[in-house]
Amino acid sequence: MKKLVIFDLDGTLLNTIADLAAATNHALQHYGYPTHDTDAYRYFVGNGINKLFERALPETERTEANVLKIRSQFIPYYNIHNADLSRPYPGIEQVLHTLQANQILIGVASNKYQAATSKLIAQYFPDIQFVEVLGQREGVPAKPDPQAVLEIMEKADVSREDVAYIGDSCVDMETGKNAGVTTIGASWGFRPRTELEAYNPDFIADEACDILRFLGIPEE
Ligand SMILES: O=C(O)COP(=O)(O)O
Repeated sequence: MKKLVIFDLDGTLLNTIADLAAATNHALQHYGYPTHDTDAYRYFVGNGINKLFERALPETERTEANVLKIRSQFIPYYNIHNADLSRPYPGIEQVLHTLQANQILIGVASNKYQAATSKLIAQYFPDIQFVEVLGQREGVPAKPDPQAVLEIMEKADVSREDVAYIGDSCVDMETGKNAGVTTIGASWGFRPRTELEAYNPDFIADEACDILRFLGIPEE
């Protein structure tokens, strides 16, 4: 049985797409740029917020200065509105509780900036003791670099073969592979199942409880 299970946040634990879309659209609108339907954001999210802004800006406007402008409007808005419409995916809380009840350590490795990652995890999963919750931090390479996953493994003092990493995008499938751990795709997230299949993860979960079945943990 695995000793540590590490989760991605956006699109895996929480459906955050509507709040991310609203905050980015708010910032785009502030500068007179066109906005996007919520669904389009599924493909903009995944590599951190600066990449999200770059993708959301019109092609000819994708400069570093414009990304920083959008960021300056996004952050104060998202800090207040990051939990208006965001919700855990069905069955996720139960899965976390079952892992915890089985003494399996739980971690989070997200490309969402650290402050928002910590806040959302504390707000939505107050009963879960995470071994480590890592978001994107200044000077630390973002996923698919495996650093966050490796840091959590080190903190938990477990080796690769005892770890599973779960995420909903190609970035996550690469991250798990780069870290050399068992990699699970979550097909309920922002990206289609075919995107996950292309990376040949060890398993694709179509609903949260599939994770427990694959890991051989009895459901409560
Ligand atoms: O903020 C992002 O770009 C993605 O965050 P995630 O790594 O939790 O999916």
